[in-house]
Amino acid sequence: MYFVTAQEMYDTDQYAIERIGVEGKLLMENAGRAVANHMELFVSDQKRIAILIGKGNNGGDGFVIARTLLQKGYDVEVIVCASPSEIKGDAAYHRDVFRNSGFPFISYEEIENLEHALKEKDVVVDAMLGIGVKGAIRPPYNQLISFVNQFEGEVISVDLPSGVPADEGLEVDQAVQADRTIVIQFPKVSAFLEHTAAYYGRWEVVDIGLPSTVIQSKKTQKRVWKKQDVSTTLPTRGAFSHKGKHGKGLVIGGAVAMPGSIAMTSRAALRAGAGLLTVATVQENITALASTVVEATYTTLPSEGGYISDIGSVDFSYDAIAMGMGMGRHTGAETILQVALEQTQGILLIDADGLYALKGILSSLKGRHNPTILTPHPGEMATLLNVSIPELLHQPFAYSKAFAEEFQAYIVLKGAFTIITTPQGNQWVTVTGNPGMAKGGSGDVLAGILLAMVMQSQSLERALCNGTWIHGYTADLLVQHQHSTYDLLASDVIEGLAQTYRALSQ
Ligand SMILES: NC(=O)C1=CN([C@@H]2O[C@H](COP(=O)(O)OP(=O)(O)OC[C@H]3O[C@@H](n4cnc5c(N)ncnc54)[C@H](O)[C@@H]3O)[C@@H](O)[C@H]2O)[C@@H](O)CC1
Ligand SMILES: [K+]
Repeated sequence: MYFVTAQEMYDTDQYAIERIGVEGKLLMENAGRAVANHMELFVSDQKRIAILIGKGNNGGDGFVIARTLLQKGYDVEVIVCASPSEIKGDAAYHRDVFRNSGFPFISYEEIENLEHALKEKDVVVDAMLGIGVKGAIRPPYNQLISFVNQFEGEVISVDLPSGVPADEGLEVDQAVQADRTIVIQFPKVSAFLEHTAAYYGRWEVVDIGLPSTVIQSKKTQKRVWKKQDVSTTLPTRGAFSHKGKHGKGLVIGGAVAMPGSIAMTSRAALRAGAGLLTVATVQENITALASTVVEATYTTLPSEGGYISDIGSVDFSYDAIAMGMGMGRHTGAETILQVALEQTQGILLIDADGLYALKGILSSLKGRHNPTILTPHPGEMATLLNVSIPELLHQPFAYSKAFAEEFQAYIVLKGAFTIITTPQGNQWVTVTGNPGMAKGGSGDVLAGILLAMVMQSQSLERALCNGTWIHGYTADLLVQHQHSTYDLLASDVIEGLAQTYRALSQ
C-alpha cells in the first residue's frame, strides 16, 4: 500500500479530475460516502453524533458524511466551524446538496456553549482540517480542537486528525487527538512519524477509487509493508532444496566482554532460515559460543585488549556477511571494517559498533560493487548524519532517503516504525513490533534475521521488509500469548520465530 505526502495527494486528485475526467465533486461524494459507510460498521445508529465541518474540502467530505448518515437514519447534528458563506468550490456544492436535501446545519457561533453542546453527544466526527493545514492553528479551530480534546465520547477524524500535517518535518501546533481516523485512499506520511502517529488513534483506509498512476509515475515511492505482502513474497522451500541453497553466511563481531550479541545474531540467522553459518570472533569467545550455537562453524580471530585486532585471515567469499555486533568501540575497528568493505564479495550488513566505526570512512561505501546494508537505530543514524535524534525523527524519511542515495546503501532505520530505504530512494515502512522490543539484543536478533533473509531468493528490498516485519510480528505474537512487554527478551523472539513461520505458512 502506498503512502503519500500532501502534494502527492493533491497531484493524484488533480490527475483524477483533469486527466481522467472525474469531477472533484464526485471525488468528494465518493470520499464522504466511503467514510460514512465505514463508520456504519462500528457506530450504532443509537449514537448521537456531531459532525464538525471546516471551510475547506475536508469539511466538504463532512457534508457528504452527514447527508449519508442522516439518510441511513442516524442522529446527526452538523456544526460548521466557519461562516457558511466562506465555504467555496466543491465543498460549497456539497453544502448546498446537503441543504437542498432538507437537512439543517448550524454555525458554531450560533451555539451558546459549544463545549457543553458536545457533552450531549456520543460521537464527534472531526471534518475540520485535512491535508491543507498550514502553520499555527488559527481561530476558531484552536478553540474547537481543545473542546474536541476534552470531549469524553469517541472522536473520529476524517482523513487525518485536524491540525496534524500530512508531511514530515513540520511541527504540530495543536491537533485533535482522535480515537480513530478514517483515512481517504492513501495514508499520509504523518501516520508513520513518532511525533504525529499517536494523534491518529487507530486508523483505517477507505478506497475512493483514485488511481495510483501519479504515485507510480514518481521517481520514487513510499509503501507500507503488510502481512499480506509477507505471505505473498516470502520464498517457499522446495522439497529438494539443500542447505547451500539457503545461503552461506558469516557473522563477524564480538569482543571478550560481549559474546552475547553474536550469539543472538547467529541463532536468529539460523532460526530465520540461513543454510550455513560461520561465526568469526575472538578466540576467548569460541568455547562458550560453540555450546550455545551448535549449528554454526567458527573462525578464530586474533584479539588485542579484548577486541578483534585483525580480520585478514577471514575468507570473505560468503553470500552475505553481517558485521559489527558486540565488536566494541575501539580504535582498531575502523581498519577492520575497511578491510571488510573492500574484501566482501557478497552482501555486507553493518550493524551496531560497525556503524560507529563506519562514521570516519563513510565514503568507502560509494566504491562498493556489492550491496551494503546499514541497520542503525535512531541514535546511530543521527551520529552518521551529524544531526540530533529529534531532528532525525522529525523527518526520518527524508534523512534516510538522502543518505541512502548519497552513499548507495540500503538503510534499515529501526524504530516503532522501521523504515527501509533502497539506494534508489524507494521506501517501505513496517509497523509490527511493540515496546517489549526496546531492550538490548533486539538489534542483534534483527541483524541475524536480515542476514538469513537476504540470502534467500527474493529481492533485497523484499528481504529487508520481510525480515523487519517478521521480527516485529514475532514479538507481537509473543506479548499476546506467552509474554508481556516487560519480560520479553530478545532471545525469546528468536525462539518465537517458529510461531511466525508456522502462522505464515498456514
Ligand atoms: N478533490 C479533492 O481535493 C479531494 C479532497 N478531499 C478532502 O479534502 C482535504 C483537503 O482539502 P483542502 O485542500 O481544502 O484543505 P483542508 O480542508 O485540509 O483545509 C483547508 C482549509 O483550512 C484552512 N487552514 C489551513 N491551515 C489552517 C490553520 N493553521 N488554522 C486555521 N485554518 C487553516 C485554510 O484556510 C482552508 O480553508 C483532504 O484532507 C480530504 O479530506 C477528499 O474530498 C477527496 C477529494
Ligand atoms: K480532519
